[in-house]
Amino acid sequence: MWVFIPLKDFVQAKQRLSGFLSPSERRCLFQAMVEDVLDVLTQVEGLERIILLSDDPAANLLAEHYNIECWSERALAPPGLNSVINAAVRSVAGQVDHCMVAHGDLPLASVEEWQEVLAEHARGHGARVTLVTDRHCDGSNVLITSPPGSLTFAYGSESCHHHRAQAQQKGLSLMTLERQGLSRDIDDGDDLAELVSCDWGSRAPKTLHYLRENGLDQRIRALTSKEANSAFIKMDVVSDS
Ligand SMILES: Nc1nc2c(ncn2[C@@H]2O[C@H](COP(=O)(O)OP(=O)(O)OP(=O)(O)O)[C@@H](O)[C@H]2O)c(=O)[nH]1
Ligand SMILES: O=C(O)[C@H](O)COP(=O)(O)O
Repeated sequence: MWVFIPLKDFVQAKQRLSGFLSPSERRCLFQAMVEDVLDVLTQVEGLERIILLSDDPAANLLAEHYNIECWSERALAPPGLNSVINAAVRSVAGQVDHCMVAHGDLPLASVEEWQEVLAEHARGHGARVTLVTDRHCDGSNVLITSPPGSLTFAYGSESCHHHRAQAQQKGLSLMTLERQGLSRDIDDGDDLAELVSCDWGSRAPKTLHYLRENGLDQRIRALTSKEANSAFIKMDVVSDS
């Protein structure tokens, strides 16, 4: 199994969190989330190669640190998430039997969850797709395809629905899963509020450390509280001071 993790320019990441975090805070949060994901994924058994797809120098440094690969997206395809993933996956078709695409904003996923998802996929036969949805059943947080290239990746609004429909249309066996951490990508204020308010045990240590050390958990709680919402005091954009 080869794993691809697309990472957009870290400064551009997580725009939907602009009402809660400044640009530099969003960048640091994204870095911490990706590190949590890589700390966990590098412990998962059965992953032959982990490949970041990015042109951000920060991704190259992470690849060096974790002893994994980073492929330049510029060298692969025209800009855009789907373009770069489809090009990367097509480029390995024929060399590898299974590949997984995962995202960098899944710091709450545990080793056990990744391992369970791989085991579920391994139990299947023939051409197949395993999809871990987000908690709203809209997004495609993790997609495993066997063989690679059997599915055209179509991330974006309601991608879960699009990927499922495509798998059915192409006659691929499809398994859709939901898991506590893997289904909780950190996209918006509600996700942030839940991240800082619940007890996640040992999950997402770097992400939670970053938010707490900098008092951002308190800001997030204040901005996402019922009172803040009802008083319409949520900011549109938080700037760096
Ligand atoms: N390499 C690469 N990765 C991308 C690109 N666009 C998005 N990604 C990554 O794909 C995943 C999903 O991206 P999005 O939901 O579009 O963006 P996001 O940064 O998570 O959130 P928003 O900025 O709020 O939309 C994230 O891990 C991104 O870093 C791209 O053009 N190139
Ligand atoms: O199609 C999707 O699932 C999304 O584009 C993935 O990214 P997000 O979870 O960061 O929105």
